[in-house]
Amino acid sequence: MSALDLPGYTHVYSGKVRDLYAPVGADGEVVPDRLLLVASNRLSAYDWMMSPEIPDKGAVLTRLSLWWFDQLSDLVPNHVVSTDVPEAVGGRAVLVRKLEMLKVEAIARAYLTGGGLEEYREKGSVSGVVLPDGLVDGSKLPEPVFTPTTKAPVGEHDLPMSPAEVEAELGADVAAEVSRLTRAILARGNEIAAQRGILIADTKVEFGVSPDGSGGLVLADEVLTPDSSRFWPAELWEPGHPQPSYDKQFVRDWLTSTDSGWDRKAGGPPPELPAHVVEQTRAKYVEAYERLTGETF
Ligand SMILES: N#Cc1c(N)ncnc1-c1cnn(CCN2CCOCC2)c1
Repeated sequence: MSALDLPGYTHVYSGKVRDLYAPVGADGEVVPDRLLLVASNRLSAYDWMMSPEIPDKGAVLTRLSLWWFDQLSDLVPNHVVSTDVPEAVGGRAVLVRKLEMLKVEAIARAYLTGGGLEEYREKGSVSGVVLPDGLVDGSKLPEPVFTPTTKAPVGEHDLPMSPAEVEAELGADVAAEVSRLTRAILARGNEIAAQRGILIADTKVEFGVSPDGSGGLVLADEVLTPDSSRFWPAELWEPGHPQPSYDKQFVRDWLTSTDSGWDRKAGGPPPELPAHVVEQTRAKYVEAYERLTGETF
């Protein structure tokens, strides 16, 4: 993707779906303690970037993340400074405090699927936590489990971290607090989401600390969005097979149907998404936002 030309900002980083910019002062110097976090309309599925983009996806997920930051403000402080952002990214960008980010992807799982299910089938445990026998794809876990990974360089895969590795990276006290907070965030998210017909199977959050060492952990990045979490429609939850995705199922179903003509195993890129799939996917993001927040997008 090509970075935006945002007057007063310089491009710092682009991930799959979000981009980072740093504010530049009148003297032309980068402002040291702020960043602009921009959510794109890009959609990733099956490890491929889809085309075309999904209109309003960035704005919907930005507003959802801001809403969750508020819902979680009694649990943990966050990095949000302002939504007074350049018009070109209005509604889909947030000015944030620049933090020293922890080098751990803080993942918690409330339901068993994906990589956690694979590890459970191999070891009967996940991230060192022994689980009950007989769990299947989609099983609800007795309580959320912390399953941290490394933050791999772009193009490489994040790797599971043992509790000892997390402690070596963060220290025992910070490691324990990251685990506690990550599980508490997911538990709170599911307390709220389940009442509104959405199950959050797992989530990835990121924490940072103030560069001057003051204060404790600060919740950063995005929080409890369909990009950072698996969202499942509660009414379709049925343990024993892969659950439908709340937001990406239309894309997955079309890509794996004969209509797309795509052979995922062949290794080539997926075709352009048809308009109806784009529109249905946009509608699911808006629906998730409106159901969770009670607000109209
Ligand atoms: N949110 C936030 C935030 C913050 N509040 N303070 C500092 N950094 C970040 C941040 C946001 N994304 N990433 C991961 C991308 N990194 C970009 C640089 O290069 C390495 C990867 C870091």
